[in-house]
Amino acid sequence: MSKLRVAVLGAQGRIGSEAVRAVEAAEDMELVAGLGRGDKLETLVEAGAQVVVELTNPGAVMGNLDFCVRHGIHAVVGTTGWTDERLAQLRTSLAASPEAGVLIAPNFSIGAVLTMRFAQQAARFFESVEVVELHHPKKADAPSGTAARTAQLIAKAREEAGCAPQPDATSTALDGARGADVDGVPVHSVRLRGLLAHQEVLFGGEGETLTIRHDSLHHSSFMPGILLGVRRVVSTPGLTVGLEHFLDLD
Ligand SMILES: NC(=O)C1=CN([C@@H]2O[C@H](COP(=O)(O)OP(=O)(O)OC[C@H]3O[C@@H](n4cnc5c(N)ncnc54)[C@H](OP(=O)(O)O)[C@@H]3O)[C@@H](O)[C@H]2O)C=CC1
Ligand SMILES: O=C(O)C1=N[C@H](C(=O)O)C[C@H](O)C1
Repeated sequence: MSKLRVAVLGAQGRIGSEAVRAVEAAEDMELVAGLGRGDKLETLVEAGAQVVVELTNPGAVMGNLDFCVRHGIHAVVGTTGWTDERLAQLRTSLAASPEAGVLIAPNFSIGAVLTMRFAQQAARFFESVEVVELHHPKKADAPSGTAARTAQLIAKAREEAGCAPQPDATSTALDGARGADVDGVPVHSVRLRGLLAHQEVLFGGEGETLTIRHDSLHHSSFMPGILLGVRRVVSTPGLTVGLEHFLDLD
């Protein structure tokens, strides 16, 4: 069987360099290009890339994906900073290249995906919920893409269950003291030397709390998800948001 021809964008970055090694080590894949800032995207076409793994930054990702989709190159995207407007823009460009597939995964680690799923399941049973995400201090965006997605999923589950707004008597607060409001769920961001990527979802009800915590201790935690995404995206045209769609969780 021929190997999947894979390129990595952001190949010198923290996660990109790990992804380069993971693709090189995968028996069913061939790394055909590893591009960094300033490299020409035409190299992807010249190298015959079938799938691009996009691990750059929120300022670069839209242009990179536009190029890939226009050239019929599938993409597995870990880069964060997604908004409804950006997703709509991507759907529009995909509509013009219906054969291309794009996976956007706020988090590639299996534990983080399960955290989101468990939080979604727990959401309707508790009055209160807050999300705390903790990352290395070189992270550019806050809150993390994972935390934003977790909060959105929780808010949707609560809305579908007809939950009342959370109790919170705060009447005066310093800016930021109650975190960012993501669809009604407070999200708190910690940046601390020594950490990589961590998240706690705190639920509270009458006389009890439930904490769901996940820790990525090394970038290797993201690699099985990236490789799975590469294998599945080639036969999944259109936009897929969330690795859970490739994990057969239901
Ligand atoms: N979904 C997930 O599971 C994960 C997602 N991430 C996300 O991945 C992204 C990258 O994270 P991280 O590796 O820590 O960041 P880094 O800053 O370490 O890496 C990003 C790399 O991309 C390069 N780059 C910038 N612009 C371009 C461009 N236009 N084309 C090609 N390369 C470019 C940067 O070069 P230069 O240094 O010159 O700017 C840098 O080498 C972030 O959005 C992060 O949140 C991270 C971990 C897991
Ligand atoms: O920048 C990071 O490091 C990470 N970014 C992603 C996010 O914003 O959720 C995934 C993971 O948390 C690591």
